[in-house]
Amino acid sequence: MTAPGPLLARFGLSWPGFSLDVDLTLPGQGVTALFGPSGSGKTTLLRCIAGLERPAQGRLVVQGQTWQDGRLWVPPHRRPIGYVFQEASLFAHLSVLGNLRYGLRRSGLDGSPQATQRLEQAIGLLGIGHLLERRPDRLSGGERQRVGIARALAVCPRLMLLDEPLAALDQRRKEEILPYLERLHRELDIPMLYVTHAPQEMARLADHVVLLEQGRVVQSGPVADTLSRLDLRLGEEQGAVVEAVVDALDPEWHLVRVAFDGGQLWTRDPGATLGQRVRVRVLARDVSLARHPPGASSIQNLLPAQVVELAQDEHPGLALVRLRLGNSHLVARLTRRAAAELGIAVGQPVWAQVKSVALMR
Ligand SMILES: Nc1ncnc2c1ncn2[C@@H]1O[C@H](COP(=O)(O)OP(=O)(O)OP(=O)(O)O)[C@@H](O)[C@H]1O
Repeated sequence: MTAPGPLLARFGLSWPGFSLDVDLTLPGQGVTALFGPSGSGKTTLLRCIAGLERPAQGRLVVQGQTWQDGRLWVPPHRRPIGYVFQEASLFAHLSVLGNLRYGLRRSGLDGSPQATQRLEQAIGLLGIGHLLERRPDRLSGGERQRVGIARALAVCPRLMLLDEPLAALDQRRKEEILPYLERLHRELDIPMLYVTHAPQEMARLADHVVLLEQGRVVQSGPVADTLSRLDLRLGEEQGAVVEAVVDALDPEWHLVRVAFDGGQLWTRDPGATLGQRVRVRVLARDVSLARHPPGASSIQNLLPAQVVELAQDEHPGLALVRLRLGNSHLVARLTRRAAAELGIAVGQPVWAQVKSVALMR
């Protein structure tokens, strides 16, 4: 199978008080997160892609099909898109299955063998087989959202647009749905554009991240490059992700070691297998720095690194330090006084002590 072509999106749109001016080439597979402050244009960009806005200037190519270019314009109902919103607006008088079928009928797909197969697949992937006869008012918020995602998938989309799909849910419900989204990412080859304000969702799901500010693209790149930027202002959630492989197990102490380009880290074993590819998230608050390797220490994860950038954090007493380890980056947060006492400066070699590591997938 050939790799799907990239998604090309160029839009110029101007409203009083806001303009969108983007020229993006995005991966044709996996999850691309759209991240940026409120009002930066994330939803507007999704709406342009869905054809719900018609910018004066635009070009949009999805998996080799041109949906907009000059005078060419594919109307929204002809674009094979699955759109998931913050809240799934389901018809109260229809059962879950009725709602799913309604979505299919609207796109003219109901009854085709391909649609039946896709519907069954969507029901299986979202784990809603036992809910099909229920009315929406008898579902939890998380279940409703899973039905909304299944409805979007059932129409055989070439592209999924998800606009903060977990924002309306509490933390427990979010945790309940994230594994399903990870599963879609793993098992389907439909590219997803995913709007979120949550660094944790980005760290878990995204392969690529677009940072938007005032309708402009600040950065578009792999998730690891983006999350280690010091100007994201993520507070306690500031941190880096690193792609790694499980290279040792210590069953006696229930630990695993992961190796990445830049070092190795020990962490709790979530049930990993040797050779498994994982993503590791290291929060800035869990990384401290030393000029010399400490002597006897209980800290196991001690890695040589180089300081590549230094910035003041949101609080004037705190500093953020971007570190390079091989081809990977970590971020450390320490007090500005500690940074001054250590004489932290760009280019300097340091020792990074990593106190805690989370395996994401
Ligand atoms: N139809 C419209 N006409 C004029 N301005 C609009 C229209 N729709 C949105 N805007 C403005 O465009 C800007 C971008 O809005 P948009 O909803 O895309 O931002 P966002 O990044 O998705 O924000 P949030 O994170 O709060 O959802 C905002 O200033 C908004 O007020």
